[in-house]
Amino acid sequence: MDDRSLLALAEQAKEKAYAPYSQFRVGAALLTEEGKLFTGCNVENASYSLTNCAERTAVFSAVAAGCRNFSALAVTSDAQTYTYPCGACRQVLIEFNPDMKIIMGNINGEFIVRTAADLLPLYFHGDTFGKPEERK
Ligand SMILES: O=c1ccn([C@H]2C[C@H](O)[C@@H](CO)O2)c(=O)[nH]1
Ligand SMILES: [Zn+2]
Repeated sequence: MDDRSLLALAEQAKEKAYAPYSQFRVGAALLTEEGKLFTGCNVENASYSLTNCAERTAVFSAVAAGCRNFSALAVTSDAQTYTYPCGACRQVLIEFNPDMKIIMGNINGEFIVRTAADLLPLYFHGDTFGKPEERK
């Protein structure tokens, strides 16, 4: 699947956004190495901090379906500028594949592409703390 097609799925997913507080809709589409597709939208809450971003909605949906090998994620929003994943989403994405492509679109359908590692250098990962029994 090419970048433009994945971004089109993210644009469709954006239509499902539940964003009554910010009125800022975000959509994401995630492609796995096996060719499976998962989408997500932002889901806000009256208790604002409980909001889940579109990117994490897509990732959690994939993981819940048993898929963890991600090759690309497209994200777009109502913004004129490119939609850059927040820090929390970058951390969640990089856990699964630092080399995955992140396609970031704007409301005009333009986009730029980077890797997860480009977006989050020097990231925290499991090897940093290792196994509890080896830490004594
Ligand atoms: O990468 C991002 C950044 C923000 N949001 C959502 C969270 C909130 O609902 C709204 C405004 O921050 O946008 C996302 O879904 N993804
Ligand atoms: Zn986020």
